[in-house]
Amino acid sequence: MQPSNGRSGYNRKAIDWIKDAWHLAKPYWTSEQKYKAYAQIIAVIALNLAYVYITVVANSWYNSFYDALQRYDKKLFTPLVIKFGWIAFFNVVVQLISFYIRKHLEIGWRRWMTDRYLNNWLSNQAYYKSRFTEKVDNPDQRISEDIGSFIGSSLDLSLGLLTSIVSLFSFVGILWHLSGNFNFTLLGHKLYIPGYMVWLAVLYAGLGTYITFKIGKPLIKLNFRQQVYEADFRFGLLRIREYSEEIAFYNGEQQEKTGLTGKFHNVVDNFMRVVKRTLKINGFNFAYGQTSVLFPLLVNVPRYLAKGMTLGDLMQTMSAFGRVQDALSYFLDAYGSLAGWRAVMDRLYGFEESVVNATNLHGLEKLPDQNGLLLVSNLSINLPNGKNLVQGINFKLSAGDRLLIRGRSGSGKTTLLRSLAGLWPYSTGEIRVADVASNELFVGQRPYVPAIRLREAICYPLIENLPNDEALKVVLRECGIAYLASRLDEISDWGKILSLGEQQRLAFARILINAPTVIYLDESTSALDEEMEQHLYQLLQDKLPASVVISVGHRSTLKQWHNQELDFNQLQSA
Ligand SMILES: Nc1ncnc2c1ncn2[C@@H]1O[C@H](COP(=O)(O)OP(=O)(O)OP(=O)(O)O)[C@@H](O)[C@H]1O
Repeated sequence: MQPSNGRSGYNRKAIDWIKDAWHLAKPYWTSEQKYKAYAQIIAVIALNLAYVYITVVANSWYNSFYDALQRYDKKLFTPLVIKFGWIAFFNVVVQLISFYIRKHLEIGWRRWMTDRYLNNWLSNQAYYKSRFTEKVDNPDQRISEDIGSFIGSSLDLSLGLLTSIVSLFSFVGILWHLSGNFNFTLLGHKLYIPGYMVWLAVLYAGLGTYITFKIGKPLIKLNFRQQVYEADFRFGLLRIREYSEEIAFYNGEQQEKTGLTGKFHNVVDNFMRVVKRTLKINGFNFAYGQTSVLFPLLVNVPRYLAKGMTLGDLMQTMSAFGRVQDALSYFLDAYGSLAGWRAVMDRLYGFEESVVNATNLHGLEKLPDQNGLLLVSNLSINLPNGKNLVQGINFKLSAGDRLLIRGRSGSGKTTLLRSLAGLWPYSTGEIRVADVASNELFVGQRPYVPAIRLREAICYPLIENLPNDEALKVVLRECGIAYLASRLDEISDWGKILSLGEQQRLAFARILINAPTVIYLDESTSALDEEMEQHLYQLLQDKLPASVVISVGHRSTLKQWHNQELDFNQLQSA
């Protein structure tokens, strides 16, 4: 079973971690970009192998250099220094090219994956319907940060593993060759252990990894929790920014501070646990690291002093031992990254699951019909928990008809509009329209005014063929906001700057520009005086006489602008 909602993956088996990673990575590596991606990864792998080869050459250079020193061989000094220069040069070149190609691979992969996530999230209104499925916190963070972290960590860990394995095999060979046999007598029998330095390195690294694993195991869980607490805290801060004015009006700072302090307390508390645990691991690792320099020296110095090996052999053995030890300690070093990698995978999983489930939720499908512009028969609206809200809704609207929906608060008026717009997955009945692809526009009590250039915000969601300045000015004047004409090219957070009444007038300008066939107005004039309300409804009648208008509102003055009425107080629930 896949981890659900990003909270349970860290106790899965190692093989499942790889399967989970492949599940997330597969769409890119089998996409139309796969050839480019494979070429890049092959190049990076080849360069990593070249890097290991360079370290092998450098390792044998040590032998030659220290042997030359031991023999006071002046002639060899200059060629050996030049050779070292070449080794260093190739090392730098290989690493720089590898870095460059790898970054290209990373950004190409991230671009593709982000595009896919955005498409899935924004199509079929999954971004909206995910409110009905499991709650996924911070989808923005999942798209903006987690994809990049997943790609970076996957490449780091897999290339690190590959380099460690290749390095291990290369240096085990060298170490085996250098270490010779370890001869000893046991119970009168002469025995020997071939390549004893290799066995010592395996034993040494195995023991080190085992102890680190034992001390560090809780760290995976702690790091995972750290990410969750940090995300909770960030989400809390984000909400304050979003609702700053409402909080300020309520003087709700104390309440908010208490909530945020609680969340931050979790961050600090867990952080200290991470620090204490890391202290233990680091304490061991430092001691272990220091001994790993001394250990091969202590083992080999007796043989060197007995003239059983040259100074070059001794230095090369020490360096090879270090390399073998490094490679074997791969998991020891990758410990912290593994925890982060798992957490990121779980968050992406949770996001993918939620998007799939949301995409599978469908509103009522609209059927074609030439009998009117909009026909609703026997519509019944339920809540997500299955409880019926209202049933038996019937009406027929032809071009130019205007329907007023009234009823007490919470009776389901807005939810009817959601059902008509295909956003509510819990309705039954039949909706028929003259043209399935007809153009609809929904205007809520607080119209959505994006933080973009004002002219685009007014015309939203129109993106092509925007009216010219003159046409825009006329519409703004007609809607009573002529003074905004001078700010058409300004980019601001209009939703926070404009008053609610200004935003509602802007929404009417938007209707005139988009000229939809069906217009939904959900208490869209609630912040305006009756005079302005009359003026705007008159404007709709004059400019868009053929459009169907469906209004939700409590004011009795609205009645005169509608020729049909649906009273929710007269309807029953099951
Ligand atoms: N996502 C949701 N999950 C559960 N219940 C919901 C959801 N959205 C709306 N409801 C419930 O559906 C009921 C009808 O809500 P709706 O917004 O349609 O009422 P309304 O008639 O438009 O109210 P008002 O006149 O106050 O705007 C309410 O009880 C509301 O709590």
